[in-house]
Amino acid sequence: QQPAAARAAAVQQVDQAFIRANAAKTPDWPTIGVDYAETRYSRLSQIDTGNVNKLGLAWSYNLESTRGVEATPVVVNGVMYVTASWSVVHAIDARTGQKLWTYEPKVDRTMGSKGCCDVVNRGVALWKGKVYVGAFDGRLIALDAVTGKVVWEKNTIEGQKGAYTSTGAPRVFKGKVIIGNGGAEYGVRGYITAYDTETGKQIWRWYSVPGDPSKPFEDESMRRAAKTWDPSGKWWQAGGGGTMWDSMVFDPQLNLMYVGTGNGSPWSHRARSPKGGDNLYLASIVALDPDTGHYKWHYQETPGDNWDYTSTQPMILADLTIAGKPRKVILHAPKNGFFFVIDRVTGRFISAKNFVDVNWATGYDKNGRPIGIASARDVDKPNDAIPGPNGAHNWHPMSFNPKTGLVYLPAQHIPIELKDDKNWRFNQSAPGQLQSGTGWNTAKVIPAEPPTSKPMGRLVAWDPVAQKEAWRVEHVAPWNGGTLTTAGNLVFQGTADGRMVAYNATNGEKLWESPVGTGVVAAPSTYTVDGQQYVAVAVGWGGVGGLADRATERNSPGTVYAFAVGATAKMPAFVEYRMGKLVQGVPYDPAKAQLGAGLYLANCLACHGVPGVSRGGAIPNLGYMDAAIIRDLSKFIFKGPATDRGMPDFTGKLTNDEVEAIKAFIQGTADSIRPKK
Ligand SMILES: O=C(O)c1cc(C(=O)O)c2c(n1)C(=O)C(=O)c1cc(C(=O)O)[nH]c1-2
Ligand SMILES: [Ca+2]
Repeated sequence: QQPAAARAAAVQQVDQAFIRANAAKTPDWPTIGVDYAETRYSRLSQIDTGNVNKLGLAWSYNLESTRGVEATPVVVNGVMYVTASWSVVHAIDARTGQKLWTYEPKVDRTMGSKGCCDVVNRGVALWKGKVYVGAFDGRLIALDAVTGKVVWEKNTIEGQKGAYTSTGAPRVFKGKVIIGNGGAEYGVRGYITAYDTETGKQIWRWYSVPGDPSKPFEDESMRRAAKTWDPSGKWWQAGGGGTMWDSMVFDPQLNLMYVGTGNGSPWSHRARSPKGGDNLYLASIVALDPDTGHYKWHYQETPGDNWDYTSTQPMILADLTIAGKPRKVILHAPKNGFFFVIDRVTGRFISAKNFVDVNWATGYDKNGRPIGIASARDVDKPNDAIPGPNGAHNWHPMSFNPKTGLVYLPAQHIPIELKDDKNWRFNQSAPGQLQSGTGWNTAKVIPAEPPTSKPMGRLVAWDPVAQKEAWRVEHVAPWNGGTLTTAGNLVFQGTADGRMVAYNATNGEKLWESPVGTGVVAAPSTYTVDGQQYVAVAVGWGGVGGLADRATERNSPGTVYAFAVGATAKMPAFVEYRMGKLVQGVPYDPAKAQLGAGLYLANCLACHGVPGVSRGGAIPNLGYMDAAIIRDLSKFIFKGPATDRGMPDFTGKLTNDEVEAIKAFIQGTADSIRPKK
């Protein structure tokens, strides 16, 4: 066995030639999606349909985190690099699970409420001896792969206005490390930036939406985009959105990189751009020159986004035969519920088909324009959008197996009712306006009507050529993990209800499962070391769909599990979820409950869920807290003990009377749902 430092030093070799050579046999998992095409297809076949039922635990590793874990473990030459919540990086011996080093970027915990969707991180990039992480506070940090020491760091949001965060894995294309950011729920303008891998010096930046049109445009792509926005909406005040917070892929032959852009800011199309317009380049796939950041082409999947339909979802590059012709394509299943096949040379639309029920469009015409359903844009009526803003598919990576020709896709529906808020003003908190008290700018309110659609979570095997489902597995809840597929004809997926599962890639037959101590959201990866194949997954319940609810009674800390055939390590002791009784006996004034409801929706809902109805996830439900905590709620809301765990401090934002109203809503709701004796 090599010393750990020698193993870590192998990262010295990771460059473009290494990544492309690895793709031929995939012994290592050197980039977040295993190769530049991000297929998440491993050619390893030691574990196959015949022996997968003999998988046992090789080792587990405690990430010591209590919030969402979304990173895919990256592995080179027996060293695994993985991130936990709050962007903490861990280097682990991939054969034994021994810690090599950890790096805590010390993100200020008050940043917690500057991100919409939990303090998550989707993993690292490796390049020539360095490990790159995008910290939640927007710093891009280069670490020495052997020691974990900082080589350089760069504040990627310096000079920008608004709530920016980084949650995605950086990518390295051609010696440049590239990172975008999140923030389009708050009111920001999306951009991505490329930095020199050695020095951190900025090389290029591309904005995805135009700025104030009275100022010069950064480039021709912005001049053209501005024509698709109505200036009377003054979109630049709320930034316009289009944040690129996750997917980037690269085709070295075409010398093109592709990035998925985010939703409009605010969400309401009417508020952003009152006379309509497509609002380029929101909800699009954009091809850029990786050397210069110059725009090459775009395809917009959701023109005039009105539902938080981001196109940041993981893309896959594949070479398919379609109608008898070989085509270089991008496979994509964005939030909007359609599966897209796009020509990646030209950006031309090939086909789109809905992979779940949708109620905003009936399909796409031959030019790639959606055929809209008017009711989904009715600004006077509440709308139960299907898919909802959490997407028919979110960031949970899908995988593509060239042998079966199928894409393995975590599909879902999470219901929420929304209505346009005609009284919305930028950066004004108002009762009922979704999370406006914590800085959201969606221009949507939550109306009294509850949604009628039902939550759903399923694993879909999708044939991208035929554009149809090959098989599916229904899960008990939405918000299941990303997928991995292998030459052993397997698909691996973790589930919201706390299992790691292997399926036959051809027909979806379940072949193996293991409990993993809490709900899984991240995608697994696989690698060999000392001739042995391992499948590893980083587990930790959270992300936006895991904050307020859950599908398991277990709540173990963030943990990496590595499985191998015949391995017999002992599972760590699982931790049970601690949920109190429905809160009872807090004195309150029922006349204040209605105001309290509006304030609750504006300040508490996204993290804590509906009191007594949601059951709590990575963050506890206020309907199941100790009565003493609710009685003294102001102690928790104003500079409370949870601020060092990421809870916002509402000092100066809520009055004591308003806190009384929120208490009335919490206790009133609990009393109204308590079963009558
Ligand atoms: O608009 C944005 O800038 C933005 C950023 C992020 C993020 O950075 O995590 C998410 C979203 N939007 C979003 O819409 C969403 O559903 C979402 C889920 C998650 C997650 O990690 O679970 N992040 C994000
Ligand atoms: Ca968003």
